[in-house]
Amino acid sequence: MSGIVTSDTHAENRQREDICFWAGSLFARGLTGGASGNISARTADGGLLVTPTGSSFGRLDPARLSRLDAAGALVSGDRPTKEMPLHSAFHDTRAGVGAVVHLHSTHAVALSMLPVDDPDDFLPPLTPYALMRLGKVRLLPFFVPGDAGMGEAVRGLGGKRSAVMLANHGPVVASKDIEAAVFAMEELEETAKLALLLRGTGALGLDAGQVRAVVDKFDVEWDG
Ligand SMILES: O=C(O)[C@@H](O)C(=O)COP(=O)(O)O
Ligand SMILES: [Zn+2]
Repeated sequence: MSGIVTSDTHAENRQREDICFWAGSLFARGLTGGASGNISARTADGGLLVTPTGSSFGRLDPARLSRLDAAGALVSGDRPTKEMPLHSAFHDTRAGVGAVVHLHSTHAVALSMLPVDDPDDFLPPLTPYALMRLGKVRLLPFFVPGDAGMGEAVRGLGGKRSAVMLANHGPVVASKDIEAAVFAMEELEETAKLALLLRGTGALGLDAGQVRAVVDKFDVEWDG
């Protein structure tokens, strides 16, 4: 059946373009540098499109993205990111996940190195939009990059969190598609930046009542 262009082919080509567009945008804005970061997106047939290991977000080629089948086997493109266990854990355990983004964004990484009151709620509640996009963000311990333990830690969350922070490494966000995951990631980084800017100033974040009002109104995953 080669040569037949289906709507799935169009959708996949669009996903390839989206991954490269958003990766380039993140790179251009300094949200991840060098060959850091990785992205995966679920395809219509249950497979994945993934950024190749060692590739730079600034120079991705849509045709060279790693294409995995539904069983996780590489069917075309370059070798996928070494963080496949991390990405697969989100895709496998969380309902409605269409894309996962991992970056080395500066402020989030800096915040992960400071003491935190509650590792299950790593980001302080400062603005409503961060709550709406992210819910609670779980701080995970340090793992050596590529360690399958990261995937196991995410699986241990039972699909209850859309975002985690890898200590001394970088944030990871899952959402329904690549654009939504990038928007949530931008909120995570901006909130970490605010937290660092405001540290020690006595600035007021959202109080418990304000957090509850946002959580209830926008159906944020918060309790449990
Ligand atoms: O920090 C790392 O080494 C990885 O988590 C990463 O960001 C880039 O690894 P690849 O996706 O395998 O290039
Ligand atoms: Zn990384």
